[in-house]
Amino acid sequence: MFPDICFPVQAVIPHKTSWTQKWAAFRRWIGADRRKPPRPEANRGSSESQLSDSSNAAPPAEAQRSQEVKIYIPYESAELYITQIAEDMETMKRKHLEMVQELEENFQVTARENQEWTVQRIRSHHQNKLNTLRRILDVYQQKVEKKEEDWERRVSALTLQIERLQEEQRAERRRSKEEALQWHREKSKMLEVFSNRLDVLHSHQASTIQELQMARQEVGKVQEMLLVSAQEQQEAAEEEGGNSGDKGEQESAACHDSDQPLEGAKARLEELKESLYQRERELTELLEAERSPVPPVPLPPCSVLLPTLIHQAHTVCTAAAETRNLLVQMIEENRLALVEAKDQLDRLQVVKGGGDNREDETADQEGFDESSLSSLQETVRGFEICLLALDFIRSGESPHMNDIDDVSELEDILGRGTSRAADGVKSVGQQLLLLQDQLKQIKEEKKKIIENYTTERTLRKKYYNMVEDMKGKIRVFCRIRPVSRTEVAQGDAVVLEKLDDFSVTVETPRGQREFQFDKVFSAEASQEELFQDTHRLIQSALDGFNVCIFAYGQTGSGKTFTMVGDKEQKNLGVIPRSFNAIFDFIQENSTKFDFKVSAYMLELYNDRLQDLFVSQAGEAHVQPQSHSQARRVEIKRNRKGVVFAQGAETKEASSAQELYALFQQACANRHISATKMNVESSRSHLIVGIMVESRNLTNGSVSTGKLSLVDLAGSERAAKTGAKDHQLKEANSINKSLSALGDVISALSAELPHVPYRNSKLTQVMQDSLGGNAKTLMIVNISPSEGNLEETLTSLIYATRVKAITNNAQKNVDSKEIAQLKEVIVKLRSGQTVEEEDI
Ligand SMILES: Nc1ncnc2c1ncn2[C@@H]1O[C@H](COP(=O)(O)OP(=O)(O)OP(=O)(O)O)[C@@H](O)[C@H]1O
Repeated sequence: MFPDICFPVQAVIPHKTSWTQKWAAFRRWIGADRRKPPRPEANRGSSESQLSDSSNAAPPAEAQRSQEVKIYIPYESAELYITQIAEDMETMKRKHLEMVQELEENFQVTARENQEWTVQRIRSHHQNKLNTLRRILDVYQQKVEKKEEDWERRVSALTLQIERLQEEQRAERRRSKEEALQWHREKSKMLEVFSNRLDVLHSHQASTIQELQMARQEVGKVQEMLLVSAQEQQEAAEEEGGNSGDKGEQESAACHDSDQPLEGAKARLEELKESLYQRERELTELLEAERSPVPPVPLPPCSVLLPTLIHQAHTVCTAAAETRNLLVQMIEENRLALVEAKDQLDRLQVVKGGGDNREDETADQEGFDESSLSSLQETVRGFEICLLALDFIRSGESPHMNDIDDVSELEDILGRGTSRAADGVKSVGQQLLLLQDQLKQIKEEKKKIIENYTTERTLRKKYYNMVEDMKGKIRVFCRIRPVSRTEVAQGDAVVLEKLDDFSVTVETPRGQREFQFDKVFSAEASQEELFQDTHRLIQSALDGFNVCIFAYGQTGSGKTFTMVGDKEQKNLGVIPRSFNAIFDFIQENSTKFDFKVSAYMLELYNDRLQDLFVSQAGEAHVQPQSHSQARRVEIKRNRKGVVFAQGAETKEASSAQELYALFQQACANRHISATKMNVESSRSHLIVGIMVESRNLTNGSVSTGKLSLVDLAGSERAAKTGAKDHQLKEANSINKSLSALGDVISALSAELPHVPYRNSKLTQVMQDSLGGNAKTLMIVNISPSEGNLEETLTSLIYATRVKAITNNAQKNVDSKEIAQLKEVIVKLRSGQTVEEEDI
């Protein structure tokens, strides 16, 4: 009726067992089968095969077959079985589901454990790396500490040296000041005395020359008279050769008496002539010495020469006074002799007049004749002339000479006298030559001393600047602009002078003021010269330092000329020259480093930062872009304190030309307009930021340097510039920002605890350059003319304050690992995946 269902079962079901037993066996089998651990073979097959497989585990095939039983189950039983089986299957299913769930949970737990384990591994990997880095850092730290110690030692040695040098300098200054003062006093005293003496000498000289001329004439005349008288005497002697001896003796005695004063006068005249000649020569030499240039700089050695000269002048003056006395004495003696001679002559004439009657008698008695009378008359005349000449000599007047013969004779006599006077003059000349030699030597010595002093002073300033530089002081260059055409037209005086490479002096109404800087450039200094001293800083930026070069000064003082250059691009300024220098350096080091250069260019206009790569609205030559469209540029600082412009477009450049093209594009967007002070006045502060990233190809380290080039707008006075309306607003904004910059400079130089950087965007931009971690160079531009004196002084005072600010420049270098990790961070931030090998 019902087909029997045949179940191939295992031998575990005993033969001829009851249904309940069979069922129980079946159920046992099912339970046992399920609970039994699966054999390796069991993995492959189904439950059926498991059954057959289980039979494999039974005794050999023959025995097995004998044990196999065919069980025929009636339908009801089968149904029952099936129901039971279905239930069992359900149970199995439930159990399987539980198992699956259990497995899933296990899987999840394991996955979680796995994940944790992986994280742990990564963490430990990073920890290891971090430890390695720390160790490296420690090593670096130690090295840095050692270096720092070394530097500190050097700095302290240098500081000591500087202090010593400064002390020496101060002592030297004090000494030279005292010497200069003393010398000045001495000089003015001596000059006064000297000029008085010279005045006296001049007047003496004039009178002496006149006296000399007269003396020459008189001497001539006297000489003539003497000659005539000698001839007459000789003739008389010849004629009266036969006269008695007594009479002859008497006459010769009379003649001798009358000759005596003449000879005395002659001798005195000779003396006078000689002394006059001497005086004349001395005076001429003195005047020549006076005309020769006297060393202008008051130097102590000159004080030796001047007293000598004065002593000489004294000697000459004394000689002149003595001569004058001699002259007076001579005049007196001459007058006496003249009076005597006149008396004698009167007596002779009386005798002659009264003796006409008793001619022979008287003649015999008095020993008198016509010839002796005339000779006496000649003598008297000679004395009179001599007296007249001496009077002329004394009074300094010039006699009127109308007798040519007299003159020639006088010259004859003077010629003879000159040879005698020459010896005296010679000694004075020799002395003067000696003095001139000494003067020359002293001048050379003085020149050497000045040269040595200048060299030493320059070196001292140079070393001082080097030490200041090592200390991190901000470098300040001062550049004097040439006098402009307007200033020339106004007739403005020049009030600035470059003293040496490091000093500049300003003439103020309250006296001269001296300012010292790291370098002073005169109006003649070229752009090339200025850049040569700036070049080293550009190199620092490429080495990974934060560098800032900025120009400061009143409007029209030459900031844009210095930073950008002239309009014709014939004199390129610091900015374009820096571009060339950067790429030249890159080219030179391309085998050792891999460089990346990028730049942003901003202007701070009316207290608003504007990206110059983004065109401004309303300008014809560019694509207009509204302010809402333009991205907001904000000044931020990174963890190292380096300032960067967030929101500003940064463009990469691969050559100097490309960078310059970008710069020109930016400059075209800059605000510039004409004012009374400058036809092309910058109405904004220009900020050019150049980032240079260099990867060392040997060790993989990466350094990032930033070069900030800033052309500030100039401070201006509305009255001077004639600013109105929007220009006035611009000027106010410029002055406000510069005043904030001034406050920052003052606070930093006075080392105040609070520095008001946040008062202006300009000071925020310059925060890392002033008192920050940058190597900074300030170029203070000044006008040389008197009309700008006030502004020039203000600029110089600020620049001096800036010199006192200390920065702490640090190199931005990351080791290879840190650079890699930074790259990973950048990638993660931008949502990129990070590979294992990236770490
Ligand atoms: N060293 C120099 N040699 C020759 N010309 C100079 C020099 N310095 C400045 N000038 C000239 O002086 C004028 C004013 O200079 P510049 O425009 O650079 O001044 P500024 O300080 O930038 O002024 P502002 O602040 O108003 O922009 C220009 O015509 C410039 O060519």
